[in-house]
Amino acid sequence: MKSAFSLVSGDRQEGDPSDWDFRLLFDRSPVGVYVVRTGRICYANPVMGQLLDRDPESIAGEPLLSFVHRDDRSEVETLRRQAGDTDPSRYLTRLVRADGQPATVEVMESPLDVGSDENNREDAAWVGVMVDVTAHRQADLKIQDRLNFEQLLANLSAGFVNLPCDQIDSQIDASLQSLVEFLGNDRSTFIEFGDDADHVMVSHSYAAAGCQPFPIGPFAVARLPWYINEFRSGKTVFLRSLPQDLPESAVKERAHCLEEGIQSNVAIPIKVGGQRLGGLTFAFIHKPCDWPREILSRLGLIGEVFANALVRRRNEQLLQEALSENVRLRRQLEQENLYLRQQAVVTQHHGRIIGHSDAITRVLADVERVATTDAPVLLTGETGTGKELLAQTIHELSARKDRPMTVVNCASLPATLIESELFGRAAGAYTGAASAAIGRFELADGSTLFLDEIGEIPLELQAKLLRVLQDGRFERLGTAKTISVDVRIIAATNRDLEAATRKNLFRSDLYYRLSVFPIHVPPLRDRRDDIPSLTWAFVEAFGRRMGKSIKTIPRRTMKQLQDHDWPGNIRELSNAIERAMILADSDTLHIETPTTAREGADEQKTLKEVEREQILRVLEKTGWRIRGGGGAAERLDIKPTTLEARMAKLGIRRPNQR
Ligand SMILES: Nc1ncnc2c1ncn2[C@@H]1O[C@H](COP(=O)(O)OP(=O)(O)OP(=O)(O)O)[C@@H](O)[C@H]1O
Repeated sequence: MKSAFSLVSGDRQEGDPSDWDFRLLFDRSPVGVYVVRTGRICYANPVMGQLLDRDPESIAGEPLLSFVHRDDRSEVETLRRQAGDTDPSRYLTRLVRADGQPATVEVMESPLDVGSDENNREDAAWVGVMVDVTAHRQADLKIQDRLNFEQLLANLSAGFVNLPCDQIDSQIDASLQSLVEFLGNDRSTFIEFGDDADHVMVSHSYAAAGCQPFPIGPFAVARLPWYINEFRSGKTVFLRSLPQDLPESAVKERAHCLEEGIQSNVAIPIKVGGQRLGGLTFAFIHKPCDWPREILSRLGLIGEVFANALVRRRNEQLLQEALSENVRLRRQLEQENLYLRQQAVVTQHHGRIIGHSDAITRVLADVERVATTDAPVLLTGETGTGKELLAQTIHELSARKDRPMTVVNCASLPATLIESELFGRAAGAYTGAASAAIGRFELADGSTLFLDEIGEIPLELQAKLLRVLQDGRFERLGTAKTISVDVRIIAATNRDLEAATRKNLFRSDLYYRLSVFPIHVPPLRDRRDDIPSLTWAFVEAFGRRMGKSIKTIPRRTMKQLQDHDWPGNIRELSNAIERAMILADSDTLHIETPTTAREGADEQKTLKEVEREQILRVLEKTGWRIRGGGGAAERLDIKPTTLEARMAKLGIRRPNQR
């Protein structure tokens, strides 16, 4: 076989390079070959012509640089200047073909002659070789692009590592923006599916300039039913050219694309833990989508990163809610504990107070609350309801408990004596006061003074009482020396003191001072639930005292006790039980309520017995108050002194009289 050279010049000796037709060699070269002198092409082989998409003859005489891409020209010139006299230079540059397409070429140039002027290479000559590397270059760029994309995804993912929950939203927004900027689409939106079949939740959306972001919030599936159901069912939606790629049935989607000018749309469903949680959508408005399909799975991955972050936030919220519920329950438990402890203290300190009705429980709660303060307390309520017992309880729960509470019954003292009783006296202060005596206020110094029946205190003494209440100072009767005491006052009354202030029977300033913390003790008829436990407590107490053991109280009896109104309240109940216990001759106790006890029995009684019972009954009702309006004397329509005389004669004495 003959070589190309022998074909062209058959008479020459084959294999003798000095005889070869070098021009033909260049013309047949598979790479572009050219010679440049004074910057202009003086020879270009046919491949050069192909590279430039021009006839090689036509480019002779043209400046080579005029075919180089405008942006690359200065770089090429610099390279040329820097090239040595003999060293070949090698570089990549872009040519602009006649068809307008750029072609990336790899160039190797060597100087042929340096020209006339060493410092100015204007007329130097070069021989160059060019190879079209456009395809390689594009492949390289693609790889680089892909690498950049992967780098972006890695960076975006890294941004979610250990991200505090309150920054997740802003991080997703920023990530959507980065994706739009990198991928060149116009809008990226994150949609959560949720449990509502009719709505999805648009949680994040970023739109490039000139495009509307998707409105954040619930979005009705009915507005884009085909599209949403498609990717909600787990399918990737890849609509390169809209509206053509839409199926016939996607009527609303078609209208939507036309209205918004959407050219392409991609929706990628996202699963977390096997559950379809939502999806990422990408809209193209300014140009159609040119993404390769492989990109979709990578975008799905970043979507999962968003979704995982949202799931983490949701779990953290649930955890927070559970924690705050725990804290709430713990607080409640602590409160209940505190309450139970307080209740235990109450029971321990005043086990004598019996009753679990709501009414008495509320009273005890007030007692608890006020006990530890030094505030005056006004206990109001009918006779026999337990006001004194509660006063004692308040005292025992206070810091003053180590000293006994001093009790004064203002109704039982004659008006003439009450001042000296309360404030003390100097010797000879009044007729019969032979020696000096300290009063109850001094006695109660550092402790509590219980002023029972405070409504009976004479008006003229009320100012003096007010002064002690205000500053703890007073003078003994018959002296000018002021005495200071630290006394906590608890007062009680079964009268309507407020009404008394209106009738000017009680000083209103004293009333307001006393009623800083009023506690109303309800009558027994308003807490009938307490009657069985009170009954049994009294039965046991009297039984112990009398050496009797009662095992049964007939149901009918207990019902009668609960139905009775007990005008004398607990004291009356206690008396009724005491009477029944005296009469009891078996271990079953029959208690007759005061009315039934009287029925049929009265006619067998002597006048003395009837008188005694009537006085006792009235005394019980008035709380053993003899004097004053509503007192026993007034009710029986006799003078207090007469009543006292009758009581003495009939041997009537107040039970547990101090
Ligand atoms: N809740 C109670 N539990 C047990 N006993 C009670 C209770 N309340 C009152 N009592 C008893 O009933 C009787 C009358 O109570 P107390 O003297 O405290 O009533 P009071 O309201 O001060 O009456 P008065 O207004 O007539 O002075 C006392 O023997 C007292 O121990």
